Amino acid sequence: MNAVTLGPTGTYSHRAARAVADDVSFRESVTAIIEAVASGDFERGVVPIENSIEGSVTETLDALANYEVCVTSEIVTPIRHALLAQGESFDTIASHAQALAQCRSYLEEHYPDAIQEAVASTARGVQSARENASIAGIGHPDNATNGAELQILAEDIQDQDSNATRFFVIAPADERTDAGGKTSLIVYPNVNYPGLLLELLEAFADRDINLSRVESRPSGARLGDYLFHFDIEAGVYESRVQDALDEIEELASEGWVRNLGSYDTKHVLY
Ligand SMILES: O=C(O)C(=O)C[C@]1(C(=O)O)C=C[C@@H](O)C=C1
Repeated sequence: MNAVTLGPTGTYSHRAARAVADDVSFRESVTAIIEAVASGDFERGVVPIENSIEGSVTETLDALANYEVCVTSEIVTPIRHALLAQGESFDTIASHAQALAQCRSYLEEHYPDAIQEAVASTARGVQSARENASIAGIGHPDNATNGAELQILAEDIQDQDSNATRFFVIAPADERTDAGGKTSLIVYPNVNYPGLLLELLEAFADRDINLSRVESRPSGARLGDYLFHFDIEAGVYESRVQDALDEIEELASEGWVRNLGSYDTKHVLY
């Protein structure tokens, strides 16, 4: 099995991807990963979807709405960040925006004057630290020895010990399956009236289907026009989910519904 994920080597996405594929390739953005899987260049893609501190990875939500892919499983993994540098004499801290945000309190307390630089991934920030003594990176501590050695100046610097990220394992859309304990849907109703969201939610509530995530994202077409992302704790193989889907398709008859498929959860420790 081959897979594509966020690079370079040593990102958290890479660590998650190793749980599903032996042969892992890299791209520099989530959108490029989803596009590469949709076009059939890779069997699987691994993309971050949600973090326990910072919430949704909005680039992933938007790319899932724009490309034809399905979700075959989700991976939940703890995220424990370290501060890595050549020494103490740095003035810039480079990492993925999610990682900088997950360490906000630590950085404010210990490095209030440092410049924070958001880069494409945690491993990209660590690479800059390796090349430049004035830069520190935030990433998994194993990155310290991934190439020329760096010092681990601090470990476990995330604001909550329970910090965890959820990744989607994606595949080309024709591999979508109805089997699994969770299902993800994206709904674009393309209409706007009082109670529309309530009606969408009632399609699930009336059938005793539990939601584990609901998110609205701008459609991009005009201000106030939204797509809704739903994760439910049930599989499409269940008749109650098929009935809910029928009702939602009816409510979104002026727009569209994307069923990303049903899947199970894998917890990966490393
Ligand atoms: O930069 C990385 O290492 C990634 O894999 C990306 C990412 C993310 O986008 O959320 C993944 C897990 C962590 O939450 C921090 C960053």
